[in-house]
Amino acid sequence: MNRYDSRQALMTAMAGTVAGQLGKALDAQPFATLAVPGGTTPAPFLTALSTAPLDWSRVRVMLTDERFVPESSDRSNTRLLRGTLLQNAAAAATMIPFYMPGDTPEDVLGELTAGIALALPLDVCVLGMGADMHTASIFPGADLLTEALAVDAPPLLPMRAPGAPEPRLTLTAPVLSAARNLHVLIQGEDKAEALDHARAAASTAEAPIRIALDAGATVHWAA
Ligand SMILES: O=C1O[C@H](COP(=O)(O)O)[C@@H](O)[C@H](O)[C@H]1O
Repeated sequence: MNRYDSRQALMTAMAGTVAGQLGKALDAQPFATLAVPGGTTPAPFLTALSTAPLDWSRVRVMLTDERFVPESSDRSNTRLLRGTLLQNAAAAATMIPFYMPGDTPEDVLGELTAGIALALPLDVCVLGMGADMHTASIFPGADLLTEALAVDAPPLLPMRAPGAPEPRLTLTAPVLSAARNLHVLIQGEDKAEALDHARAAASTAEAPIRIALDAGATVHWAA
């Protein structure tokens, strides 16, 4: 685990690491795809990354997961992304939609999946983790947990879980594991403890963050 002296140092270093990996991808190929988490942790990292001197017009940005709420909701990860990463130099990036209006996630699953599938594989993926060891929106006890962990899972699945107040849409294990550069961005003692629990967990179903750990992700943490 990479430990940083402060949360600010963590966020600044993460932005530099991700920008460097995107730059390398852009040197080798016409487009690069970045996936980033939502939630309460990544805003300073995303804001710092927005000023990186990259050819952002060749970068596709998507979320790792989204709550099924409109962008007007302060629980919208899409809203977070627009207010942090998709400004400054990074305003030129292409955002791959993770939300469309509908009565249920199933109503828009096909259309969203088509857009996401075109942008895969992920060149750089940054994951968050909840204190319950969920990552993206793959929660312990979720209704489609087994399906999301399957090696032949579709790229995107709807997800409902006891710990999640609204339905979700999430990238699945095979997409996350196949990322060319995979990171976990966490802060706080509770997350360090959760990570220790995950490492000792009997199964990925019990601790979905094991998707990333077992795929060799680099964990970045500050107290
Ligand atoms: O609900 C979510 O939770 C996780 C962790 O979020 P945090 O607030 O504890 O940082 C996040 O990675 C995920 O993208 C988000 O939808």
